[in-house]
Parts: sequence; C-alpha cells; structure tokens
Amino acid sequence: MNARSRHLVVAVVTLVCVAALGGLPALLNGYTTGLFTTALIYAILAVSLDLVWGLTGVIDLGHTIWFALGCLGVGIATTHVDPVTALVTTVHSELSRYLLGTVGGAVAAAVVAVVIAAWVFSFRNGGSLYVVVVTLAASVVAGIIYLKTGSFTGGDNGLFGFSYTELGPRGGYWLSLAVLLVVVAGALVFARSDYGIAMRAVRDNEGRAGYLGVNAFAVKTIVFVIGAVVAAIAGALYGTVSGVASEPLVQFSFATEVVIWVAVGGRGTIVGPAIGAFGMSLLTSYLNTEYAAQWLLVQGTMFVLVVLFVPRGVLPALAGLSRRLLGRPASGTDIRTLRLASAGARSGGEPAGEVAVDISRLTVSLGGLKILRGVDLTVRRTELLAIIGPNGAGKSTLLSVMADGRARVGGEVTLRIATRLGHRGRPPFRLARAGLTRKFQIPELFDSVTGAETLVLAVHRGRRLSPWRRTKDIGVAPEVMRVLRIAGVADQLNRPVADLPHGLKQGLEIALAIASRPAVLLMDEPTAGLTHDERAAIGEVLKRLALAGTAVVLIEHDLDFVDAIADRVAVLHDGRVVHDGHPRTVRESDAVRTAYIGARE
Ligand SMILES: Nc1ncnc2c1ncn2[C@@H]1O[C@H](COP(=O)(O)OP(=O)(O)OP(=O)(O)O)[C@@H](O)[C@H]1O
Repeated sequence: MNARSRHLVVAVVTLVCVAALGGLPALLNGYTTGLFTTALIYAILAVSLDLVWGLTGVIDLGHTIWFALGCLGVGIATTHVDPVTALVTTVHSELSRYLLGTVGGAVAAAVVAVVIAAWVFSFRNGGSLYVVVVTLAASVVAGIIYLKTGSFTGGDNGLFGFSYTELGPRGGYWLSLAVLLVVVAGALVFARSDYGIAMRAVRDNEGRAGYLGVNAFAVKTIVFVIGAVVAAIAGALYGTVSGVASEPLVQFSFATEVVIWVAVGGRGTIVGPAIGAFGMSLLTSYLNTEYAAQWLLVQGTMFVLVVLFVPRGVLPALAGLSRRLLGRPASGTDIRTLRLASAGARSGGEPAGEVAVDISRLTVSLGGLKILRGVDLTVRRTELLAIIGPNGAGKSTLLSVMADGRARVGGEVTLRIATRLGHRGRPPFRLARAGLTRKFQIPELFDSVTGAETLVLAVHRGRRLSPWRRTKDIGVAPEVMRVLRIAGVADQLNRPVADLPHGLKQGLEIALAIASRPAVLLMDEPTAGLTHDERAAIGEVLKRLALAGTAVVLIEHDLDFVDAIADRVAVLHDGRVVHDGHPRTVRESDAVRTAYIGARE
C-alpha cells in the first residue's frame, strides 16, 4: 500500500468513527449519554496531559488542578452573584456567564501554570525531578485551598446545580465531541510540526537539545501552559454539562487515573491517550459502583503490565503489530527529504584571521582535582586548530567549557562571533544560536527523533520553529550533504536515531554540527570509528569549512590525520598547553615528547 492509499484508509476510518460517535446519542438514553459525554471530556483532558508528559517528558502529577480550575471558573461565574457576573448577566445572555467562566478558568490555569513552570524548570538540572514533587504537592495544597474557601468553591459540598440546561444531554455530548475533535486535530498538527521535534528532543535528551540551540526551558514552559489551558477548557466543559465542581477533582487519585489512561493508551501519540481515557473512564463509570475495589485492582495491574511489557502503550504496540503483519517499515509516513541550499552567509561577519575564541588563564577544578590549570589559547577564523594530548589531559573538559558558559571556571573565555559575546553564564542554547556548535565524542542524540528531524533543529539553530508547519524539504549546505553521503547516512535519515549503527550516528553528529553554518565549530574526535577513507574525506570537508571562514577546533589522537588537515596544533598535558604551533613543530618539541612519554610511563 503506498502513502496515498494509506492516507485514504486513515481518512475513511476516521470519518466512519466520527460519524459513529456522532450518531451514538440516538441509541442511548439521557443518563448513558451523560456517561459518554464525561468520557469524551476526559479524553480531552488526557490529550492535554499527553502534550505535556507524552511529548515533552514533563510529568505533571497535578494536571487535574487545571481541569478543576476550568470547572470552578464556570461554577463560580454561574452561581455567585457578585458585581462582575451580575453586570455580565444584565448586559449579556446566560450563556455569557459560561463563556466568562471558561475564559476565567483558563486564564487562572495559565497564570498558575506559568508561575509553577518558571520556578520549577529554572532549576539547574531542568527540574525533571522537582516538577514531580512540586505538582504532587500542588495537588495537595489545591485540595486544602478548595476546602478552606468554602464560600467561593462550595467547600466540602462543592458547587452544584449550575449545568447549562438549555444544552440538554445530546447538546452536551455533541459539544464535547466537537471540542475533542478540534483538540485532537490541533494536538496532532502541533506534535508533527517543527516545534513538535523540539518537544520530543527535549523529552529524549534535554541537555543535548541545548547544543542544537533549543531553549528547553521555553519549550517546557510553553507546552506546560498550553496543557494547563486545554485541561481547563475540558474542565469548563465538564462544569457546563454536569453542573458539579468539587474537591475530588484536584485530588491526586484523579490525576493518577489520567496518567494511567495516557500510559495505557500510548503516550506521545495523542490518539492513544484519547482512546485510553474514553474507554477506561467509561468502564470506570459502569464498574465503579458495583466492583469499585476490583476495578481499581484491574486498573493498577493494567498499568503495571503496560509499563513492563508495552512501555510505549497499547496503541503503538498494536500499530507495530499491524506493521509487522503487513510488512511495512516503521518510518513509512514520516518522510522528509533534503535539498541543497545555496551556501548562505556564515554566522558572524568578522574578517578572516580575527580571533573568534580567546581563552585566558582558564582553570577548572572538580573537587580537589585540578583538570585545567591556567590554559591560554586563541582560535582564529579560517583556522583549523587541533588539540592533542595524552588521555586525561583535559581536552574534552576544555571543549565542554567553551560550549557551556555556565561551567564553574576561573579565568576567561571570550567569544567574538557575531559581535563580541559574553561567554560567562550563557547556557549552551544561547551560544549555539550565536554560532557555536559542538560535536560530542560519543554520539548523543534523541532516540525517537529521526536524523532528518534533528537536521531541522540544527538548520534552524533551534529557533523560530513553527508550531503548525512541518518542514518536509530541509535545505542543507553542500558540505552537510557531502558528510551525510560519506558516512552513508544520507538514505537512512527517516529512521529514528536509536536504530542507526554507531558509524552512521557519528556521521550524523558531524553533519548536525556543520548544518547550522557555525562561526565556531568544536569537534571531539569526530572521526573515531570511521574508516580511513571516510576520515580522509571528512578531514577535507573540515579543512574547506575552515577556509570558508569557520574557526574549527578538533580533538584528535591520530597525528597523521592532524598533520594532513590542521593549521595549528595545541598540545595539552596535565591541564596545561605545553606546545602551540604549526603541525610540523609538534614531533620535534621536547615538551610534547615528555608529555607523551611521561603519560605512557
Ligand atoms: N565528571 C567528572 N568526574 C570525575 N573526573 C572527571 C570528570 N570529568 C573529567 N574528569 C577527569 O578530568 C581529567 C580530564 O578529563 P578529560 O575527559 O577532559 O580528558 P581528555 O584529555 O579529553 O581525555 P581522553 O583523551 O581520554 O578523552 C581526567 O582525569 C578525568 O578523569
């Protein structure tokens, strides 16, 4: 089956499902329609959590707080007669109270979510553990606040009797179905957009995403707030059709249930969590009255089984099974292609030969261990500098410090990229956006993201990624194309990186590092694991890049390779530069000989 007929099948199946769901109330009584309506609303809630947790990797254990805020917004706007709502009622229809409540709830959720996100995600390690603790604590605090503000929230009894009766059970059902369809469609577009790549990159390897220019803090904050707003809209809908707002909505047990729906359905797939929530919440409403304890046990067991045997969830497992039965490759629907882009301007417009990186008296200590002991080094534009030295000399540390302005160091690193750029305190994503890129010694990419998608991030330097557009033709410079071909990865770009063998990952890493047209290119043993011919060809590419204006810094062990391509060689030994000069002078240097012989001894 080709891509077009596959799309046709998906479209027909979707239409049939939507038509069946739309016609369902004709077969149901009012009570059952209400149960199905609630299941649809919970599906919206699950999709909102999937954006945050499934796609971006942020575990929000207080996600139902946003749902409760939306529900309360409607409850408060329709049951309290205060000057604001009274004014609205006299000026507009009753419906406006519901709309006001929805907007109010969504705004309140957005404000609280921004505060929590800005605080938690600013922790040094990106806050991945803190967000679990803080959102869990937030649900407890929200419960206490709910009960203590009885006059406003209804306290122990909650607020009730405020449903929008004109809607009727069928109207509520169709409204919920319409909102669910809009939310699922929007979430799918968002997830498949260029911004969606950044979300998955942050989820898979937040630290690495920064070196491609992705601002993980902003991505997590934005998605966390979007998730909160969508959950609040679901909550407002729940309030509108059920007319009940109560404290259990913010309880941790409800939030856990939503996590289970998402996990069982298949996190990160949008449709899976929607189906999981719809099915499991319907079962809950039928089984909870008579078999409450047993059903709880079944849900818990299901969660454990999914985590153990199908960690990606039931829907992806079924999709994988059908692919195997039909003999289709996994990457069939997500094809992106490369095209040659003209060799546009390199970042920074300073003349050739200008100093691009200026390092003076640089010291790095780790506990009592002095790794760098006063390094002075400059790197110029149009220069390829090789750093060599025995194992443990501090080469990788030096490169890491150059690529991350937050490292705790003594001395100075100054960058003159576009303009003179302060280095100290700047996170990797800022340096990457300014034109400094890095290739890691051991390829470190994003398991679930394809090579082509990673190139989208690199080409954009993690900026201005559209939340709806999907770059299908990626414009890359000729040298990027050349590296991809040399390493044999050019025709493997639509496979998730986790499936690529080491050599191909290595080639992809090099291509990524040069795809953003950097002013300063830092490479830690770029050709380790490649064949002799591949090394020579990549060496040629690096040499040409330097000639075209990039300052290239290379850590290398192979002296013949260094001889062939480097303009200058700095020898690092025991945290100090013991030699700095033309490659010819290296073998004759006493200091170098002592360093290597000493290291061997
Ligand atoms: N996170 C760390 N924890 C403990 N020791 C570290 C850490 N990072 C670096 N070191 C130590 O600092 C020294 C320099 O390490 P670095 O990796 O910079 O050297 P290198 O010259 O790149 O070595 P190699 O050629 O083996 O990669 C080594 O002795 C290493 O053990």
